[in-house]
Amino acid sequence: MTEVKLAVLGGSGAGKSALAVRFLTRRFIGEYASNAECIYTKHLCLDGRQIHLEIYDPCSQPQRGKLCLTDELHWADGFIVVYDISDRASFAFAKALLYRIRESHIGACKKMAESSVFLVGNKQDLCHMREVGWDEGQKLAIDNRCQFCELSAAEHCQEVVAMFTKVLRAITSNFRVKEKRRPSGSKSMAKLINNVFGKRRKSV
Ligand SMILES: Nc1nc2c(ncn2[C@@H]2O[C@H](COP(=O)(O)OP(=O)(O)OP(=O)(O)O)[C@@H](O)[C@H]2O)c(=O)[nH]1
Repeated sequence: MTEVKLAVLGGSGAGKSALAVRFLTRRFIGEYASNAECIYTKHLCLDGRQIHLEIYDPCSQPQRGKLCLTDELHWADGFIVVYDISDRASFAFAKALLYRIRESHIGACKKMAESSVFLVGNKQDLCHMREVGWDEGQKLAIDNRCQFCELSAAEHCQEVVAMFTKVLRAITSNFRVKEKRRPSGSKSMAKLINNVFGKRRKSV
C-alpha cells in the first residue's frame, strides 16, 4: 500500500472543498463548512497500485492572517493550488502559495517537486464573470513549472477526476524515483514530521 498525502490549497471560497469532495464522491455539494480544516481519506487503485490517499483541505487561509504553511509543506507529497477565475484576489493568493511551495522545494530534486504541483483555475462555469484570463493562469503555471488547467467543480466531474489522477500519478512516479535513490528502510524527514501532527480525519 502506497501512502499519498495531497494538500488542496487556495484562497477563501476558491472551491477547495468542492474539488476534493467532487473527486472523492463524484458529487458537487453547494455549501461546505469553512471554519474547520480536515483530512479526507480514501483507498483507491491507480495503475494497479493500491493507494491510501489523504487529502488535506484547510480552512480559509486568509482568516489565519498570514501565509503560514510550514506544516502543510512538510506534510504533503503534492499540492493542488486553486483559484477562482472570477476572483482576482484568489489568483494573487495562488501566486503567493506557488512561490512558498517553490521556495520550500529549493534543495530538493527540482523536476520531481514541480510535477506534483497543479495550478487549477476553478469555476470555469462563471466565465461570464471572469477576472483572470486563461493565459494568465497558464503563464503563472509555466513560471512556476507546474501543471495547469481550468475547470468547474460544479460542472466538470471527469475533468476534476482527471486532474487529481494526474497529480497522483506524478507523486507516485516521484516515489518510484526516490525508492531507487534511497536505501530501503530509511524514512523521509517529511514522514517523521507528519507523525508529530494530529489533524482531524474524515473518511469518504
Ligand atoms: N459556480 C461555481 N461555484 C463553485 C464551484 N466550486 C465551488 N463553488 C462554490 O463556491 C463556494 C465556495 O466553495 P468551497 O468549496 O467551500 O470553497 P473553499 O475554497 O473550500 O472555501 P473555504 O473553506 O471558505 O476556504 C461554494 O458556494 C461553492 O458552492 C464551481 O466550480 N462553480
